[in-house]
Amino acid sequence: MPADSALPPAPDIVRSAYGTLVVTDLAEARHFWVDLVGFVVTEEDSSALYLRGYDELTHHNLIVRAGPVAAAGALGFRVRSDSDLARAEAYYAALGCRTQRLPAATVRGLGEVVRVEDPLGFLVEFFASAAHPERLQQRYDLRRGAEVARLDHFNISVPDVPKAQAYYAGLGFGLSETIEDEQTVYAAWMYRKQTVHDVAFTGGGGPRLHHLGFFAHEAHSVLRMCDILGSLSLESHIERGPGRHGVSNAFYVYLRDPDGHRMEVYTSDYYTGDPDHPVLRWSVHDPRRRDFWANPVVPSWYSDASVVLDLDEAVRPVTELAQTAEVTVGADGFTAPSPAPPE
Ligand SMILES: O=S(=O)(O)c1ccc(O)c(O)c1
Ligand SMILES: [Fe+2]
Repeated sequence: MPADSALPPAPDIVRSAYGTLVVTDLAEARHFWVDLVGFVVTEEDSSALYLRGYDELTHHNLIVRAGPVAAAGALGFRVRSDSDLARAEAYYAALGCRTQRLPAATVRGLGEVVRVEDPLGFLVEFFASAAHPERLQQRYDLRRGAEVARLDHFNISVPDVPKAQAYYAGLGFGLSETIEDEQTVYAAWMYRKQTVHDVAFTGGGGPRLHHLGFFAHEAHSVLRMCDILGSLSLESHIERGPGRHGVSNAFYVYLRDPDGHRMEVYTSDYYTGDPDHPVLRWSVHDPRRRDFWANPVVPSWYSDASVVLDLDEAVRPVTELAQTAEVTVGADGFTAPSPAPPE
Protein backbone atom coordinates (compact mmCIF):
# COMPACT_ATOMS: atom_id res chain seq x y z
CA MET A 1 0.00 0.00 0.00
CA PRO A 2 1.60 3.35 -1.02
CA ALA A 3 2.48 5.74 1.79
CA ASP A 4 -0.40 8.05 2.69
CA SER A 5 1.66 11.07 1.56
CA ALA A 6 1.84 9.62 -1.99
CA LEU A 7 -1.94 9.20 -2.16
CA PRO A 8 -4.42 11.76 -3.49
CA PRO A 9 -6.88 13.14 -0.90
CA ALA A 10 -9.30 10.57 0.53
CA PRO A 11 -13.06 11.03 0.07
CA ASP A 12 -14.73 12.84 3.01
CA ILE A 13 -16.79 10.02 4.54
CA VAL A 14 -19.69 11.23 6.72
CA ARG A 15 -20.91 7.86 8.08
CA SER A 16 -21.62 4.22 7.46
CA ALA A 17 -25.07 4.26 5.89
CA TYR A 18 -26.21 0.89 4.51
CA GLY A 19 -25.31 -2.76 4.17
CA THR A 20 -26.19 -5.19 1.38
CA LEU A 21 -27.06 -8.82 2.11
CA VAL A 22 -27.65 -11.55 -0.45
CA VAL A 23 -30.20 -14.10 0.81
CA THR A 24 -31.28 -17.46 -0.59
CA ASP A 25 -35.01 -17.01 0.17
CA LEU A 26 -36.29 -13.44 -0.15
CA ALA A 27 -39.72 -14.16 1.34
CA GLU A 28 -38.16 -15.82 4.41
CA ALA A 29 -35.73 -12.93 4.77
CA ARG A 30 -38.56 -10.40 4.46
CA HIS A 31 -40.39 -12.10 7.30
CA PHE A 32 -37.31 -11.83 9.50
CA TRP A 33 -36.14 -8.29 8.66
CA VAL A 34 -39.56 -6.66 8.23
CA ASP A 35 -42.18 -8.64 10.20
CA LEU A 36 -39.95 -9.61 13.13
CA VAL A 37 -37.16 -7.01 13.41
CA GLY A 38 -39.44 -4.20 12.20
CA PHE A 39 -37.57 -2.47 9.38
CA VAL A 40 -39.57 -0.10 7.20
CA VAL A 41 -39.90 -1.10 3.51
CA THR A 42 -38.92 1.94 1.45
CA GLU A 43 -39.23 0.02 -1.84
CA GLU A 44 -39.33 -3.59 -2.92
CA ASP A 45 -39.64 -5.77 -6.00
CA SER A 46 -39.41 -9.47 -6.73
CA SER A 47 -35.63 -9.46 -6.35
CA ALA A 48 -34.81 -6.98 -3.60
CA LEU A 49 -35.97 -5.14 -0.49
CA TYR A 50 -34.83 -1.60 0.35
CA LEU A 51 -35.25 -1.20 4.11
CA ARG A 52 -34.67 1.64 6.55
CA GLY A 53 -34.92 2.42 10.23
CA TYR A 54 -37.32 4.96 11.71
CA ASP A 55 -34.74 7.75 11.96
CA GLU A 56 -33.20 7.23 8.51
CA LEU A 57 -33.85 10.15 6.19
CA THR A 58 -32.18 8.63 3.11
CA HIS A 59 -33.59 5.80 1.01
CA HIS A 60 -32.26 2.76 2.89
CA ASN A 61 -30.06 1.31 5.61
CA LEU A 62 -30.21 -2.22 4.28
CA ILE A 63 -30.57 -3.83 0.86
CA VAL A 64 -31.68 -7.48 1.01
CA ARG A 65 -31.53 -9.11 -2.37
CA ALA A 66 -32.12 -12.63 -3.68
CA GLY A 67 -29.17 -14.67 -4.85
CA PRO A 68 -27.87 -18.24 -5.17
CA VAL A 69 -25.41 -18.00 -2.26
CA ALA A 70 -25.76 -16.19 1.07
CA ALA A 71 -23.12 -13.44 1.03
CA ALA A 72 -22.51 -9.80 1.87
CA GLY A 73 -22.61 -7.27 -0.96
CA ALA A 74 -21.53 -3.66 -0.81
CA LEU A 75 -21.12 -1.66 2.38
CA GLY A 76 -22.40 1.86 1.73
CA PHE A 77 -20.72 5.02 3.01
CA ARG A 78 -22.23 8.49 2.68
CA VAL A 79 -19.74 11.09 1.49
CA ARG A 80 -20.08 14.85 1.97
CA SER A 81 -20.38 16.05 -1.64
CA ASP A 82 -20.39 14.96 -5.25
CA SER A 83 -16.73 15.96 -5.54
CA ASP A 84 -15.97 13.19 -3.03
CA LEU A 85 -17.07 10.66 -5.64
CA ALA A 86 -14.23 11.74 -7.94
CA ARG A 87 -11.89 11.76 -4.94
CA ALA A 88 -12.92 8.18 -4.17
CA GLU A 89 -12.18 7.10 -7.75
CA ALA A 90 -8.74 8.72 -7.69
CA TYR A 91 -7.91 7.50 -4.16
CA TYR A 92 -8.72 3.86 -4.84
CA ALA A 93 -7.15 3.89 -8.29
CA ALA A 94 -3.94 5.08 -6.60
CA LEU A 95 -4.30 2.12 -4.20
CA GLY A 96 -4.54 -0.20 -7.22
CA CYS A 97 -8.19 -1.08 -6.51
CA ARG A 98 -10.86 -1.80 -9.12
CA THR A 99 -13.56 0.91 -9.18
CA GLN A 100 -16.86 1.48 -11.03
CA ARG A 101 -18.85 4.69 -11.38
CA LEU A 102 -22.55 3.78 -11.46
CA PRO A 103 -25.14 6.15 -12.98
CA ALA A 104 -27.79 7.65 -10.68
CA ALA A 105 -30.53 5.17 -9.68
CA THR A 106 -28.37 2.14 -10.44
CA VAL A 107 -28.57 1.67 -6.69
CA ARG A 108 -32.25 2.42 -6.06
CA GLY A 109 -32.83 5.73 -4.26
CA LEU A 110 -29.28 7.01 -4.67
CA GLY A 111 -27.54 9.38 -7.05
CA GLU A 112 -24.29 8.38 -8.71
CA VAL A 113 -22.37 5.71 -6.78
CA VAL A 114 -18.68 4.81 -6.85
CA ARG A 115 -18.32 1.09 -6.17
CA VAL A 116 -14.89 -0.19 -5.11
CA GLU A 117 -13.09 -3.38 -4.17
CA ASP A 118 -11.20 -1.99 -1.18
CA PRO A 119 -7.65 -3.08 -0.15
CA LEU A 120 -9.10 -5.39 2.55
CA GLY A 121 -11.19 -7.26 -0.05
CA PHE A 122 -14.58 -5.73 0.74
CA LEU A 123 -17.03 -4.22 -1.72
CA VAL A 124 -17.77 -0.63 -0.68
CA GLU A 125 -19.99 2.01 -2.23
CA PHE A 126 -19.78 5.79 -1.86
CA PHE A 127 -22.81 8.01 -2.44
CA ALA A 128 -23.39 11.74 -2.01
CA SER A 129 -27.07 12.19 -2.89
CA ALA A 130 -30.11 10.14 -1.97
CA ALA A 131 -33.89 10.32 -2.17
CA HIS A 132 -35.62 11.42 1.04
CA PRO A 133 -38.61 9.17 1.71
CA GLU A 134 -41.33 9.98 4.24
CA ARG A 135 -39.87 11.12 7.60
CA LEU A 136 -40.94 8.54 10.20
CA GLN A 137 -38.98 9.67 13.26
CA GLN A 138 -42.14 10.56 15.19
CA ARG A 139 -44.46 7.95 13.77
CA TYR A 140 -44.48 5.94 17.01
CA ASP A 141 -47.66 4.30 15.81
CA LEU A 142 -45.68 2.49 13.11
CA ARG A 143 -42.78 1.25 15.19
CA ARG A 144 -42.43 -2.53 15.54
CA GLY A 145 -39.95 -5.18 16.66
CA ALA A 146 -36.60 -3.72 17.72
CA GLU A 147 -37.69 -0.21 16.63
CA VAL A 148 -34.43 0.16 14.70
CA ALA A 149 -33.53 3.83 14.11
CA ARG A 150 -30.65 3.64 11.62
CA LEU A 151 -27.53 1.72 10.66
CA ASP A 152 -24.75 2.44 13.14
CA HIS A 153 -21.73 0.40 12.07
CA PHE A 154 -20.11 -2.37 10.07
CA ASN A 155 -18.11 -4.99 11.92
CA ILE A 156 -15.74 -6.79 9.55
CA SER A 157 -13.74 -9.98 10.08
CA VAL A 158 -10.16 -9.43 8.93
CA PRO A 159 -7.02 -11.60 9.14
CA ASP A 160 -4.82 -8.58 9.98
CA VAL A 161 -6.36 -6.05 12.38
CA PRO A 162 -3.46 -3.52 12.29
CA LYS A 163 -3.63 -3.48 8.46
CA ALA A 164 -7.37 -2.72 8.60
CA GLN A 165 -6.78 -0.06 11.26
CA ALA A 166 -4.10 1.64 9.13
CA TYR A 167 -6.29 1.58 6.01
CA TYR A 168 -9.23 3.22 7.80
CA ALA A 169 -6.92 5.73 9.53
CA GLY A 170 -5.85 6.73 6.00
CA LEU A 171 -9.53 7.47 5.30
CA GLY A 172 -9.58 9.84 8.28
CA PHE A 173 -11.32 7.53 10.77
CA GLY A 174 -10.66 8.19 14.45
CA LEU A 175 -9.82 5.39 16.88
CA SER A 176 -12.15 5.06 19.90
CA GLU A 177 -11.35 1.72 21.53
CA THR A 178 -9.13 -1.34 21.15
CA ILE A 179 -8.65 -4.79 22.66
CA GLU A 180 -4.97 -5.54 22.92
CA ASP A 181 -1.98 -6.87 24.83
CA GLU A 182 1.72 -6.13 24.56
CA GLN A 183 2.08 -8.11 21.34
CA THR A 184 -1.22 -7.78 19.46
CA VAL A 185 -4.21 -5.56 18.68
CA TYR A 186 -7.04 -8.09 18.58
CA ALA A 187 -9.88 -5.69 17.73
CA ALA A 188 -10.42 -1.97 17.08
CA TRP A 189 -13.31 0.46 16.76
CA MET A 190 -13.08 3.49 14.44
CA TYR A 191 -15.40 6.38 13.58
CA ARG A 192 -16.25 9.22 11.26
CA LYS A 193 -19.60 10.23 12.80
CA GLN A 194 -19.18 11.36 16.41
CA THR A 195 -20.00 8.05 18.14
CA VAL A 196 -17.92 4.99 19.04
CA HIS A 197 -17.72 3.46 15.59
CA ASP A 198 -18.72 3.34 11.96
CA VAL A 199 -16.47 0.35 11.44
CA ALA A 200 -14.92 -2.24 13.74
CA PHE A 201 -12.51 -5.10 13.11
CA THR A 202 -12.81 -8.60 14.55
CA GLY A 203 -9.71 -10.71 14.05
CA GLY A 204 -10.61 -13.77 11.96
CA GLY A 205 -10.77 -15.21 8.49
CA GLY A 206 -11.55 -12.51 5.96
CA PRO A 207 -12.67 -10.60 4.10
CA ARG A 208 -15.98 -11.50 5.78
CA LEU A 209 -18.80 -9.36 7.16
CA HIS A 210 -19.05 -10.06 10.90
CA HIS A 211 -22.22 -8.04 11.46
CA LEU A 212 -24.28 -5.00 10.65
CA GLY A 213 -24.90 -2.91 13.77
CA PHE A 214 -28.24 -1.08 13.93
CA PHE A 215 -28.96 1.64 16.48
CA ALA A 216 -32.12 1.71 18.59
CA HIS A 217 -32.92 4.57 20.95
CA GLU A 218 -33.91 2.55 23.98
CA ALA A 219 -32.50 -0.43 25.85
CA HIS A 220 -36.05 -1.75 26.19
CA SER A 221 -36.09 -2.22 22.41
CA VAL A 222 -33.30 -4.77 22.79
CA LEU A 223 -35.29 -6.61 25.45
CA ARG A 224 -38.55 -6.38 23.50
CA MET A 225 -36.84 -7.89 20.43
CA CYS A 226 -35.77 -10.87 22.54
CA ASP A 227 -39.23 -11.23 24.10
CA ILE A 228 -40.90 -11.18 20.67
CA LEU A 229 -38.61 -13.95 19.40
CA GLY A 230 -39.20 -15.98 22.57
CA SER A 231 -42.98 -15.56 22.27
CA LEU A 232 -42.87 -16.92 18.72
CA SER A 233 -40.54 -19.82 19.61
CA LEU A 234 -37.97 -18.18 17.33
CA GLU A 235 -35.40 -17.79 20.11
CA SER A 236 -32.88 -19.64 17.91
CA HIS A 237 -32.38 -16.34 16.07
CA ILE A 238 -30.79 -14.94 19.25
CA GLU A 239 -27.06 -15.67 19.15
CA ARG A 240 -25.44 -13.56 21.88
CA GLY A 241 -26.83 -11.34 24.61
CA PRO A 242 -28.73 -9.31 25.57
CA GLY A 243 -26.06 -7.62 27.58
CA ARG A 244 -23.89 -4.58 28.18
CA HIS A 245 -20.71 -4.27 26.12
CA GLY A 246 -17.49 -3.26 27.84
CA VAL A 247 -16.16 -1.76 24.61
CA SER A 248 -18.56 1.02 23.54
CA ASN A 249 -20.68 0.69 26.74
CA ALA A 250 -23.62 -0.13 24.47
CA PHE A 251 -26.51 -2.40 25.41
CA TYR A 252 -26.84 -5.09 22.78
CA VAL A 253 -28.22 -8.30 21.38
CA TYR A 254 -27.00 -10.22 18.30
CA LEU A 255 -29.42 -11.99 15.99
CA ARG A 256 -28.78 -14.32 13.05
CA ASP A 257 -31.08 -14.05 10.04
CA PRO A 258 -32.38 -17.17 8.17
CA ASP A 259 -29.18 -17.26 6.07
CA GLY A 260 -26.95 -16.80 9.13
CA HIS A 261 -26.14 -13.15 8.49
CA ARG A 262 -25.49 -11.47 11.85
CA MET A 263 -27.08 -8.21 12.97
CA GLU A 264 -26.82 -6.33 16.23
CA VAL A 265 -29.40 -4.17 17.94
CA TYR A 266 -27.21 -1.62 19.68
CA THR A 267 -28.04 1.34 21.92
CA SER A 268 -26.52 3.81 24.40
CA ASP A 269 -22.94 4.20 23.25
CA TYR A 270 -21.22 7.59 23.65
CA TYR A 271 -19.99 10.80 22.01
CA THR A 272 -16.49 10.87 20.41
CA GLY A 273 -16.52 14.25 18.63
CA ASP A 274 -13.85 16.23 20.51
CA PRO A 275 -10.55 16.65 18.62
CA ASP A 276 -8.55 15.12 21.50
CA HIS A 277 -10.90 12.20 22.11
CA PRO A 278 -8.80 9.67 24.08
CA VAL A 279 -8.56 6.02 22.99
CA LEU A 280 -9.82 3.46 25.53
CA ARG A 281 -7.53 0.41 25.39
CA TRP A 282 -8.91 -2.81 26.93
CA SER A 283 -6.68 -5.64 28.05
CA VAL A 284 -7.49 -8.87 26.21
CA HIS A 285 -7.36 -10.45 29.70
CA ASP A 286 -10.21 -8.32 31.02
CA PRO A 287 -13.35 -10.51 31.11
CA ARG A 288 -15.56 -7.37 31.03
CA ARG A 289 -14.26 -6.09 27.69
CA ARG A 290 -16.80 -7.76 25.41
CA ASP A 291 -19.57 -8.19 27.98
CA PHE A 292 -19.31 -5.81 30.94
CA TRP A 293 -20.95 -8.41 33.20
CA ALA A 294 -18.42 -11.04 31.96
CA ASN A 295 -21.09 -13.22 30.39
CA PRO A 296 -19.33 -15.60 27.99
CA VAL A 297 -18.94 -14.73 24.31
CA VAL A 298 -20.45 -17.71 22.48
CA PRO A 299 -17.95 -19.52 20.21
CA SER A 300 -20.01 -18.91 17.05
CA TRP A 301 -19.66 -15.15 17.58
CA TYR A 302 -15.93 -15.51 16.96
CA SER A 303 -16.07 -18.17 14.26
CA ASP A 304 -19.02 -17.30 12.01
CA ALA A 305 -19.27 -14.44 9.49
CA SER A 306 -20.65 -13.81 5.99
CA VAL A 307 -18.48 -14.25 2.90
CA VAL A 308 -18.31 -11.21 0.66
CA LEU A 309 -18.74 -10.62 -3.08
CA ASP A 310 -16.42 -8.86 -5.49
CA LEU A 311 -17.29 -6.52 -8.37
CA ASP A 312 -18.11 -9.55 -10.52
CA GLU A 313 -20.47 -11.00 -7.88
CA ALA A 314 -18.01 -13.82 -7.19
CA VAL A 315 -17.44 -14.92 -3.58
CA ARG A 316 -14.07 -13.74 -2.29
CA PRO A 317 -11.73 -16.44 -1.03
CA VAL A 318 -11.16 -16.21 2.74
CA THR A 319 -7.65 -15.70 4.14
CA GLU A 320 -7.26 -17.26 7.58
CA LEU A 321 -6.34 -15.17 10.65
CA ALA A 322 -2.73 -13.98 10.39
CA GLN A 323 -2.31 -13.08 14.09
CA THR A 324 -2.92 -14.68 17.51
CA ALA A 325 -6.61 -15.54 17.93
CA GLU A 326 -8.33 -13.64 20.74
CA VAL A 327 -10.14 -16.78 21.91
CA THR A 328 -6.80 -18.44 22.67
CA VAL A 329 -5.79 -15.55 24.92
CA GLY A 330 -8.80 -13.64 26.13
CA ALA A 331 -11.13 -14.26 29.04
CA ASP A 332 -14.31 -15.26 27.23
CA GLY A 333 -15.94 -17.53 29.71
CA PHE A 334 -15.42 -20.63 27.61
CA THR A 335 -11.66 -20.93 27.39
CA ALA A 336 -9.26 -20.97 30.30
CA PRO A 337 -7.45 -17.67 29.80
CA SER A 338 -3.70 -17.76 30.03
CA PRO A 339 -2.56 -16.20 33.32
CA ALA A 340 -2.21 -12.45 33.14
CA PRO A 341 1.44 -11.40 32.86
CA PRO A 342 3.02 -10.33 36.14
CA GLU A 343 2.47 -6.59 36.85
O1 LIG B 1 -18.09 -7.28 22.17
S1 LIG B 1 -17.55 -5.90 22.25
O2 LIG B 1 -17.82 -5.26 23.55
O3 LIG B 1 -16.15 -5.87 21.95
C1 LIG B 1 -18.41 -4.97 21.06
C2 LIG B 1 -18.51 -3.59 21.19
C3 LIG B 1 -19.26 -2.86 20.27
C4 LIG B 1 -19.87 -3.52 19.20
O4 LIG B 1 -20.61 -2.87 18.27
C5 LIG B 1 -19.72 -4.90 19.07
O5 LIG B 1 -20.33 -5.48 18.01
C6 LIG B 1 -18.98 -5.62 20.00
FE1 LIG C 1 -21.34 -4.17 16.79
